[in-house]
Amino acid sequence: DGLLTPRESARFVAENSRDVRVDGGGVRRVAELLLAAASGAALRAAAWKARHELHPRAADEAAVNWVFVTDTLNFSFWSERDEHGCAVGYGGGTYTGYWALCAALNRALDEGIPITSARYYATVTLDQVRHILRSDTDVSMPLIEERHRILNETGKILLEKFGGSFLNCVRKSEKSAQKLMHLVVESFPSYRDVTQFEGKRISFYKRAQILVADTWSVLEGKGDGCFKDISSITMFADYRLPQVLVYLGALKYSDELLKKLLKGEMLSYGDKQEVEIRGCSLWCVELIRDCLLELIEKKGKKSDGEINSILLDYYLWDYARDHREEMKGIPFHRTRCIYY
Ligand SMILES: Nc1nc2c(c(CN[C@H]3C=C[C@H](O)[C@@H]3O)cn2[C@@H]2O[C@H](COP(=O)(O)O)[C@@H](O)[C@H]2O)c(=O)[nH]1
Repeated sequence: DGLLTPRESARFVAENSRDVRVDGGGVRRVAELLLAAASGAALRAAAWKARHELHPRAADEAAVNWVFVTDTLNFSFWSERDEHGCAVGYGGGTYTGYWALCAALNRALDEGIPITSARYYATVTLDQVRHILRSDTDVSMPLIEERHRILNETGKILLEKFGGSFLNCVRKSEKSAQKLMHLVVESFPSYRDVTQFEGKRISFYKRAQILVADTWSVLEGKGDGCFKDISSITMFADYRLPQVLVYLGALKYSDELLKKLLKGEMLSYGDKQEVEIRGCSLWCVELIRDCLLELIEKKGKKSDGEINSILLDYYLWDYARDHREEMKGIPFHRTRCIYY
């Protein structure tokens, strides 16, 4: 039906973009930064668990269903005033953004609320969702009503089509990441991250791709999670990766766009400039991966395990978290939507 894949979409956007461009020198510098990490533990699937205490330790059905409900809600955590947003205290730590979601879900499970069970969230009420996702500050997690609607919708479909467990959906994909991604977007409407650009229908599928990636990670790339085509998954076009790619000099914004973002102006989902930011970021990470693989080849550095766009994305996202202060001067684009 003429819908471009995320990679094709990104290439098309990058070739026709006006306010955002990929910087070749910056791409190379980021590849060199990653080369150092490539031989270490950071650029490996095991980091998904090793580095993040809120992610499940296990690699079982419960862990897969934890990933599914988390990635179903994995969108739009940014707050109007960046330094004052939703925060969740859990296990002695205080978490914000994506981690606030993980902390809230783990807190619910500790309170005996079966939030990872489709039977529960298919009919969970708005008040119950407000309680589960409650913030320790006076700023709630954004789009609570949308999150409630999506939980009910997604839970009902998981019960009807997949016996209430995302593991059944994974098994239907016959160990193909692409099949799983398409099964998810066909089955669950809230994952359909598709839009238009210059007359073409394009897809970024950010939440569907991170869901496949996190399923691969939580299953440690083994058994049901041994996707033979996992390297076909691209980076996830969210609002943090563009920010870190600009900070590292691999992506450049026009003066007009930068001025707009510095003023905190919102962009709507599907706006030309919003699509250019997401598409060029995705394409930028593809080029960084190609450059890194070239450097590894040239320097004869053995990287155990495959380097793919998922691992580069995870690394760059974590890098953005660790360099929040240094990145303060670089704006992230503000789009309020359920897709990323
Ligand atoms: N591209 C990309 N986007 C990601 C993630 C993650 C969480 N992944 C963790 C799991 C394994 C990895 O090691 C990561 O540590 C969340 N997001 C998106 O970011 C935004 C939240 O940002 P902030 O407001 O700062 O929390 C929001 O759109 C959310 O959907 C990622 O990995 N890549």
